[in-house]
Amino acid sequence: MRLVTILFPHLPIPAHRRRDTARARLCEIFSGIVSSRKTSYPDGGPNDMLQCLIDSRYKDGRATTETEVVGMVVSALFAGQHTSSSTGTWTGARLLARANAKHLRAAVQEQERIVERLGDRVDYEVLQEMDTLHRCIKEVLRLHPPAMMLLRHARRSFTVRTMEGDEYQVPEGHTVASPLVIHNRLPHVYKDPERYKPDRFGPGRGEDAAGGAFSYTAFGGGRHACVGEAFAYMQIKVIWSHLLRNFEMEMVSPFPETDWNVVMPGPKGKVMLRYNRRMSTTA
Ligand code: HEM
Repeated sequence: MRLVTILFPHLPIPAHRRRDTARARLCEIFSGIVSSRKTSYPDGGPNDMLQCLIDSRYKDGRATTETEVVGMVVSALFAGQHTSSSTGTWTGARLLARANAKHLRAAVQEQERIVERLGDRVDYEVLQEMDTLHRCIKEVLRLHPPAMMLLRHARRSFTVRTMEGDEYQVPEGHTVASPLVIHNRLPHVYKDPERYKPDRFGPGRGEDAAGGAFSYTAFGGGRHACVGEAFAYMQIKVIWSHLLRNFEMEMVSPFPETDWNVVMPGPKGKVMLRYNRRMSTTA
């Protein structure tokens, strides 16, 4: 999706036509799955997310409709797919950039220590041990948040007061845009904010915690904060722990620019690596 999509979601441009055709096809596929689930298991199917959505009831007791279930499955798919793939790529680009050699070394050494202690398995428990890699990903998300803006509809008018004491009135019915790309780089919260420094989240530092509740919003915040945060970290750690354990890698393309023309700004162009299998294969 293009940047213009945020402001004019129905502008008649080729990208929107392709989006609408793809969504219609996806809805056809998912509707088929939902109705075959309902027919095959009239008394409740397997214990999974799809079944939870089918069985859910609103406060007034009304059941979810097929269109609503399909809509939620489509949103879950899109909420989790581009966000995670773009973060996985940026993690590689940041860790393999020459300027960040010490962070790459720290992440590899952490894997070596974990393998020595727990063997070469990667499961839920082992993933919780990867603090260094976790901070490397968290810092990637601070600098390259896939969702660059949080949008909210003001149901009531309210007043915002800035740090300098200026006041702004937000009228009822207006849309409030909160740009992550700016507030994840505020210099009074993050020291040297343009630099990739995973240690800023380390023990005794916690710059985001010191900055207040909404200083780090790569996963949003409040009632609609990302439900997939823990899963997202896990899947990116699974991928990168495997790569760090098994390959020596070097980025041979320049550090990528950001593609600001799309709704989720990923790296522009290709990120090219040279790699060799590590001699002491661990996984
Ligand atoms: C690096 C990966 C991810 C990032 C950066 C991310 C970011 C976000 C952000 C910023 C929001 C809040 C949007 C808003 O307030 O308007 C959000 C919401 C959401 N995310 Fe994620 N997300 C990621 C991965 C995932 C995954 C893997 C899933 C599902 C498995 C997921 C499911 C959702 C859902 C369902 C919501 C909507 C929650 C609600 O409205 O109550 N996300 N995500």
